[in-house]
Amino acid sequence: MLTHFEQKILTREQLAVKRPTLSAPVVFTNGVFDILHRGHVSYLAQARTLGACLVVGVNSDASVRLLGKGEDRPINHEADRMALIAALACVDWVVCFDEFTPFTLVNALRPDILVKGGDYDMDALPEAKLVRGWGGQALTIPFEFQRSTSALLRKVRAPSG
Ligand SMILES: Nc1ncnc2c1ncn2[C@@H]1O[C@H](COP(=O)(O)OP(=O)(O)OP(=O)(O)O)[C@@H](O)[C@H]1O
Ligand SMILES: O=P(O)(O)O[C@@H]1O[C@H]([C@H](O)CO)[C@@H](O)[C@H](O)[C@@H]1O
Repeated sequence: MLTHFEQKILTREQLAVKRPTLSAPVVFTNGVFDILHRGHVSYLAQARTLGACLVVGVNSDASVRLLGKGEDRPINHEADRMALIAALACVDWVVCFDEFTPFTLVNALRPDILVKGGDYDMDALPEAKLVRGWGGQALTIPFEFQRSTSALLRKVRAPSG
């Protein structure tokens, strides 16, 4: 039996079936979310307030390995990363994607609003141009808390003493 939050995790096919029933405006964001931190949860909570439902695309382990974050990344496997994102009250649906970018997923979902954190320039992202092409918005949410998974890893790996 799946817990309530595990039921938020959908395959791409299940998400496509559900799409017509999603409350608008649909907000979409994506990321690796390898070690969840305050910056992540703060930005996801703010993203949710921009619309009526929040869908989060989580990179598969194979796609993380394409991103050059480090040979040992991801630390947490995709099933665990998706479960933690799904457990957040501000997140409505979670879906995995296996490509270098979420472009194909965004094209299939057709969200009204695409969001990333303030470390991105939306004008440089092809998926932002795509969403703006059908009249949607592509926005960044400025960092409120300077945190990162890579910084956390450096901290725990720093020699003590
Ligand atoms: N401190 C933060 N505040 C707000 N949003 C953030 C913050 N860190 C990351 N994000 C956003 O969260 C999403 C996932 O980011 P990501 O998994 O790359 O986090 P990260 O901690 O920077 O990881 P890494 O250090 O591995 O690159 C992205 O959309 C990113 O813009
Ligand atoms: O967690 P990250 O590194 O912010 O996630 C990446 O974001 C990329 C961004 O959306 C630009 O397209 C994306 O391409 C990549 O697959 C990761 O999701």
